Amino acid sequence: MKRGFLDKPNAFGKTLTPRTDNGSSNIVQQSLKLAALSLAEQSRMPGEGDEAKVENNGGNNKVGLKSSPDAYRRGPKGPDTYRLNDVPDIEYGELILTERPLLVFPASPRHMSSLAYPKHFTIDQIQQAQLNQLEKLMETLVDQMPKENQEAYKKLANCHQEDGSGPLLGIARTNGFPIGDYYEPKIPGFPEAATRYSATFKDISRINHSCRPNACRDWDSPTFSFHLRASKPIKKGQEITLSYISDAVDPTSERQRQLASYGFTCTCEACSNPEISDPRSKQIKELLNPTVSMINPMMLGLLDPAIGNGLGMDKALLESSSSLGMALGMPGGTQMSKEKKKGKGPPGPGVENVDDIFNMAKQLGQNTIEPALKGLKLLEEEGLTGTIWYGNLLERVSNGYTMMALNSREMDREAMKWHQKSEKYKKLFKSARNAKWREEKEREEKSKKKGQEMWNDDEEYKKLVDEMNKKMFATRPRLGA
Ligand SMILES: C[S@@+](CC[C@H](N)C(=O)[O-])C[C@H]1O[C@@H](n2cnc3c(N)ncnc32)[C@H](O)[C@@H]1O
Repeated sequence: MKRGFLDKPNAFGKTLTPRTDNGSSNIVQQSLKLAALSLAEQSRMPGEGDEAKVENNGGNNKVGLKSSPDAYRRGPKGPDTYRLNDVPDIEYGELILTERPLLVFPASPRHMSSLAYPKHFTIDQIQQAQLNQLEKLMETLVDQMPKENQEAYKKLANCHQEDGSGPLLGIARTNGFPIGDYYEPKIPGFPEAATRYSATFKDISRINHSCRPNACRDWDSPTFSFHLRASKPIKKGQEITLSYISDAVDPTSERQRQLASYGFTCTCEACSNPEISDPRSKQIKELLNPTVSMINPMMLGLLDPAIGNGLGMDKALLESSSSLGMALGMPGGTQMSKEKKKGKGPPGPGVENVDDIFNMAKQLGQNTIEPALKGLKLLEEEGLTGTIWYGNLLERVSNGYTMMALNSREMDREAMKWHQKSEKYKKLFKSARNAKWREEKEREEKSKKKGQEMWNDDEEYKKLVDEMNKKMFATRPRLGA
C-alpha cells in the first residue's frame, strides 16, 4: 500500500468538524477519509455503475454480468443466491467482475481500548459500549454516502440483529470482507500502525459462502476495488460462491463453528460429506506443514538444511536438497563444507564431476515433484484450486522439473508446462502479488548479493559453475527457446 493513501483530501472535509478531544474522534476522522476516498474515486471509475467491468479476453468480452436484479436468477436458496445468467461458462482464472466498495471501515479500531471505559463496567457492558460507539461511527459514515449507496447498503443482509449490534454495524459485520492492512499516518500520541479495514459491496457482498468456493477475491489497491475471479470453471446457471473462513482445511466442525455467527449451516460438498472431506483435509494439512508450505522447501534445504530439518521438511527432499547445496557451495552447504574440512562436519556428498551434480539435481527434482503432485491431487479432489497451497505446489512442481531439466530437454518441456500452470494460478491473485512484488524483489536482490559475496573468493566453486554452465548449454536449448 502506497504511503500517502490516507493523506488524500477528504471530500467531505468541509462539512465535517471531527472532534479532536479523544481517541474515538480519530477513528471517525480516518474512516471518513477512507470512505470518502472510495466514494470520490468511485465517481471517477470508468465504466462504473451497474455494468460489471469484465476482462477483455483476447478481444472478446465473454462475461456480461449485470447487477440489475433481472440479470440474476433466483436459486434454490431463494432471493439469497446470485447466479450467472445468460452468460457463457466461465473459465478457471477468468475475471468475473470488479467492484468498488460502498463503504470501508476499520475492522479493528485501535482506539477502542477497554481502558477507555469506567472501571466499574463489566465485560458485557464494555462490549455493548463499544458496539454503540461503532454504530455511531457507522451512522456518520453512511450519512455521508450518496442516497442510492445508502439505500443499497441498507438493503444488504444483517445476521447480527440480536447480539447488541446496531443495524448499520450489523450489516457491515455480515457483509464486510477484509481488504488488508493499511499503515496510518502519525496521529499525535499514537505511533504509526497498521489497521485492518473491512469493505462492504453492493454485489460482491451478496455472494454466499461455500467452504469449497468457485470464486476468489483479490483486493486491488490502485483501483480501490475487489477483483472477483473464478477459481474453478463455472457453468452457466451455477451459483457463484466465496469463502468466509480463513482455513479451508480445518475440520468440518471447526469450519461450522467459525460460520455460526452468520446464522446458517453450510451445506457445501465438504460439509455434506465430512467422512470423506475431513480425512482428506487432514492429509492435506499434514502434507502442507504450514510453515514450510509458505516457503520454498527446495531452497530451504539448499540454503540451510538445519532449518528444513527443524521445520519437519520431507526427509528425502531435505537430504537431496542439502546434498546439492553442499555440492554447489550454497550458503548452508559452504558452512557444512568448512566444518567438514576441519573434520567436524557431516560427511559431504561424493562429487567427482559435473555429472554427479546433475544427478543430485535430478534426485532433488524428483523428491520435490512427488509429494507436490500428491498434494495437488488431494487439493483438486477436495475442490480447493483457489487456495494459496495450490499455487505453492504448482510452483514446486515447476521448480522440481526445472531442476531435472538441467540436462534433459524432455524435462525442460515439463518444466515449461508446469510453469505455465503456475502462472495461470498466479493470475487469481495478481493484484495482491503486484503489491508484494517490490518487496520480494528487494529481498531477492539482497540475498543474491550476500550469496555473491560468499562465493566471490571461492575459485574452486567458480570453476565448477563455469564447467556446469558450459555443459548445460551445450546439451540443451534455453528454457522456452
Ligand atoms: C454476506 S451475506 C451473503 C448474501 C446474502 N445471501 C444476501 O442475500 O444478501 C451472508 C448471509 O447470507 C446467508 N448465507 C451465506 N452463505 C450461505 C450458505 N452457504 N447457505 C445459507 N445461507 C447462506 C446467511 O444468512 C449469511 O448471514
